Amino acid sequence: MTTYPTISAADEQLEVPGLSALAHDWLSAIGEDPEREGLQRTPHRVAKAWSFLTAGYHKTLQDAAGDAVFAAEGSEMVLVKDIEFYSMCEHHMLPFYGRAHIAYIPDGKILGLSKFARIVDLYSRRLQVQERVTTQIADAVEELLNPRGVAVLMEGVHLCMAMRGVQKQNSSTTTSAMRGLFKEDMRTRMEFLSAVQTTLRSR
Ligand SMILES: Nc1nc2c(ncn2[C@@H]2O[C@H](COP(=O)(O)OP(=O)(O)OP(=O)(O)O)[C@@H](O)[C@H]2O)c(=O)[nH]1
Ligand SMILES: [Zn+2]
Repeated sequence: MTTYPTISAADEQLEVPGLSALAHDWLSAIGEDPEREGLQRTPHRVAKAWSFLTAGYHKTLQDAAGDAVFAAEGSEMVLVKDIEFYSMCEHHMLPFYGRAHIAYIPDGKILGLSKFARIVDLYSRRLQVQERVTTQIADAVEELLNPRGVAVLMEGVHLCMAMRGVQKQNSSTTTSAMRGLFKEDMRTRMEFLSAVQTTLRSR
């Protein structure tokens, strides 16, 4: 299968092999006529859409970070807030989506800012639970930068809880991973949480 180094619209030019036939059967199973005009190309669209939604399986952390790890002085917190994410829950294969906030305290190395968004996409574009995406992002930042601390906070809305099941439209889920100084030092953790809260309140 062709792979693209970063997740982009190009991932939708591919089809997940075999998925279009399955989507055709799926349409029949729910009582639809896969041959009716509006649905004729749907199996191919589904196969392409899922190529994009699961593109993270075919990328590595190195693909996401590229060569954007730089040497730098300074040991103040760097915070990239409000990175939107879209993922698919592994229990129902329905979307969950929201925002990720990532902070770290450098120890000689910094990362190009856009790469945090690429790391979020790398782990979101898979079947996931929110807790695991959060941990994987924190692990990735640790692996790339070996910083003095990493904090990741994610807020997500799960459609499997909104459009089916318990049908709670207004609930959201917050998950976090705190490492190094963010785990050990209360002031550092509070600095991160209050910076993130400021954004939440202003929404
Ligand atoms: N911890 C966690 N749970 C999730 C996530 N996404 C979905 N779930 C939950 O996974 C659980 C699956 O529970 P099951 O009882 O096996 O499935 P179900 O009968 O469809 O459950 P209901 O959603 O309660 O109808 C549900 O409680 C979902 O809310 C996630 O990212 N993290
Ligand atoms: Zn679910």
